[in-house]
Formats: sequence, C-alpha cells, structure tokens
Amino acid sequence: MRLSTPLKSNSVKIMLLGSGELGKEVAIEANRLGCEVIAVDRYPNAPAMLVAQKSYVIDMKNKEQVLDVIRREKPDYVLPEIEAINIDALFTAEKEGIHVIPNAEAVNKTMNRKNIRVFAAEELGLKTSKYEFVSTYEDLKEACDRLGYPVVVKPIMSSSGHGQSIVKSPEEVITAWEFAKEDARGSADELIVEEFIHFDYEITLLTAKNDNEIVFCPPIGHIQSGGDYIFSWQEMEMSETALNKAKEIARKIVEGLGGRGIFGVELFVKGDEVYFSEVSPRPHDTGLVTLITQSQSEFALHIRAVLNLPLGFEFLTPGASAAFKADKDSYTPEFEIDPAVFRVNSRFIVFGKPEAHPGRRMGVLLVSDKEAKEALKQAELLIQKVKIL
Ligand SMILES: Nc1ncnc2c1ncn2[C@@H]1O[C@H](COP(=O)(O)OP(=O)(O)OP(=O)(O)O)[C@@H](O)[C@H]1O
Ligand SMILES: NCC(=O)N[C@@H]1O[C@H](COP(=O)([O-])[O-])[C@@H](O)[C@H]1O
Ligand SMILES: [Mg+2]
Repeated sequence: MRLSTPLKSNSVKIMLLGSGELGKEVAIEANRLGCEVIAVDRYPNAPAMLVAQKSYVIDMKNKEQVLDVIRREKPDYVLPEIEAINIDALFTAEKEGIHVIPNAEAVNKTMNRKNIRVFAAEELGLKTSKYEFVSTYEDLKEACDRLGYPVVVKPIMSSSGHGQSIVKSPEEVITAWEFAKEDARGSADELIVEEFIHFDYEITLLTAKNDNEIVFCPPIGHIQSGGDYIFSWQEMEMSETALNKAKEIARKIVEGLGGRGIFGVELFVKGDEVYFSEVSPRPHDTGLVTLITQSQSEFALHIRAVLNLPLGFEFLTPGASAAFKADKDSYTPEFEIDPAVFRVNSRFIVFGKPEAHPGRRMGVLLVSDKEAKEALKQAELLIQKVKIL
C-alpha cells in the first residue's frame, strides 16, 4: 500500500459526495491514512467539510455540476454518502475511469427502492415483505386493499423515513399519498407499498467487502421512530439460525452489488425468519455505535475496503448509541450538555451541522458497558441531558 501526505501530487484523493456526519467520520479515517479528502454537499460547512482538505457546494442532483467537480478534481475514489445524487453523473464518471464506490450500478440500484427490491426479491430470490409499486392515487388505494392493512407506504427515492407512513385503514390512504408527495427526499413519482412485517426486532448487519474478503460486524439492533433511527446497540442477541440466515442474505446482496466498501444490510427478524429490507452501499447511521464498540469502526472499515486493505477487526465491548435530534430551529445551534454525560464509558459527538431544525440529527451519544442492554439503558438516560439552546 502506497500512502502519502494530503495535497502532495502522489496522495490518494477521495471525494465524498455528501458530507454529513457519516462522511465526516469517513474523512477523519481517510486523513489518518494520509489521503486527501474533497467534501461535496448542497450547503456550506457541512460536517465532513470541517475536516476535509477542500470542499465544494453544488446541487447534488445536477448532472453537470456533479461531473464538473469530479472532472476538475480527478479523485482516485468517489464515495457517495447520501442517496440523492445525480446517477447519470456517476455512470459517466465511471466510464471516464473514475472509481465509484462500490460502483455506479450498485449506487443506482440502492438509491431507488424499486431497483433494489426487484433485484433482491426477484433476481436474488431473497425473502422480503410483499410489495407493489404504484404511481397514481387509485393504484395506491387498490394496492393497500390487496396487501391488507397495515401497510407501509414509501416514496421510491427517499431516506431517513422522509415521506414514509404506516397506513392502518383505507381512510388513511389519502394522508399517506399526500405525505409521500410533500416529504420525499428524492422522488415520489412512484411509491412502494409494503406488507407490514410484525417483526420481533430489526438489525443492521454491517458487511465490509474488499477484492479478497467479506467480513461481518456483530449485528446491530435498533429502534426507529418515524422511519428514522433513535437508538442502536451492538451486539444484538439473536439465534444462531437467524444470524446465519442474516449473513447468507448479506453475502448474497453485497456479492450481487459488487465492488468494495462497507454496506449496511437492513433486516427484519421474526423468530428464525429473516427478511431483507434494504441496503446502504456506505456506512449506516445505526453503525455510529461501532465508534465505541469495535477496534475498527464502520468508517475505518469503509476506508480500508475502499483502499483494498485487510478488513480484520475486534469487537471490543458491547455498546449503544442514541441519536440527538434538535427540537427547534436555530441558525447558531449551541449545545447544553450536562457534565454527567461525560462518563468513563460514554462520549458525545457533535456533528457540527451549521443549522438545527426540528428532527434534524445534530449529534450522537455513545456508551459502552459489559452488556448491550445496560449500555442502551444508560444511553436512553444520558441523551435526555443534552439540549439545544
Ligand atoms: N415493511 C415494513 N414492515 C414493518 N416495518 C417497516 C417496514 N418497512 C419499514 N419499516 C420500518 O421503518 C423503518 C425505516 O424504513 P426504511 O429503512 O425502508 O426507510 P428509510 O427512509 O430508507 O430509512 P433509512 O434511510 O434511515 O434507512 C425500518 O427500519 C422499520 O423500522
Ligand atoms: N439514514 C441516512 C443518514 O443517516 N445519512 C446521514 O445524514 C446526513 C444528512 O443529514 P441532514 O439531513 O441532517 O443534512 C448524510 O449526509 C449522512 O451523513
Ligand atoms: Mg432503512
């Protein structure tokens, strides 16, 4: 492995398309290996920009603007960090010899619920919830009736629960339709209607892949509210049968998508049955907990995978994370953190987002303990001691 110093002509150049909290940790790991980091996002002073060597503010959905920064910088690797990126630009960049992580087609498949669901369920034969795709209100109504209530309605392109709702009765279909249209983070031209899975629990199985090996992190349990994560813990206790099924699904999906990097494979578990839900071809928000539990966090593993370095790591301790979300608007967000939060076994990470809005994730609390359950209890308690002024 050849490594240099950032900004030298021979340094490895990494471009992050999306510069939020996950990208910031990736940038820090890349910097530690002497890589040069170019952070790109839709607004200035995004978290990863605060630690990158250079940054650009562009319209991430505009093909010319995305291609322009790539052509100008000629990075060795382009790492998509968000879902809402112009995909044609990635295909073109790849054709021009740029290494997109994990590859443009994998990004294309995973950014669109229709592509990834059809690929997973119909091509790879993975078990998923029943689903239908609709583009008119009438079709949505019929699909909900056919699948039977409750159902989950989601825009085909979105993330962090934006535009997503659980529909419990025919009367609620109209609200779900309107919400999907107004709150989608990508495109709500089409919606997916999914059978509601009454799972016992859900996990993220972080799976790292380089050209030679695939490694699995211990499963991460999590709790979601409104389609967005609020607590996660590692390791989630599960039966050997369920864990083996989870690994088998994860292996199939990452081999199917190909390329190098870390993948967050989202799975629902009911008894020993495991359902594939979706996958991020990049670090996962629920995986922030690995910053305190693993010798190599998901961010370090991502960079190692990108650079095709060995992926070995140790699970050091059980732990938990609590997302800190703002409850108000602020253009000069300031935290008030009770010193009690800073225990021997806990940390609070401020992402550094320049603006706070109700529901926006601004930081994360991490706790380790002998048992994940105990760490989770402490995380639930300590997160209440953080406020935005
Ligand atoms: N078919 C389903 N049955 C039961 N619960 C579901 C179903 N689909 C989604 N959920 C719940 O909603 C959460 C968010 O769904 P999903 O992961 O599809 O949305 P998302 O917007 O992509 O979120 P993120 O970007 O944070 O991963 C899931 O983690 C799960 O808790
Ligand atoms: N579930 C996906 C996820 O967690 N993505 C993370 O959130 C950022 C966007 O935050 P913002 O919406 O507050 O700008 C993204 O840049 C990424 O780091
Ligand atoms: Mg998800």
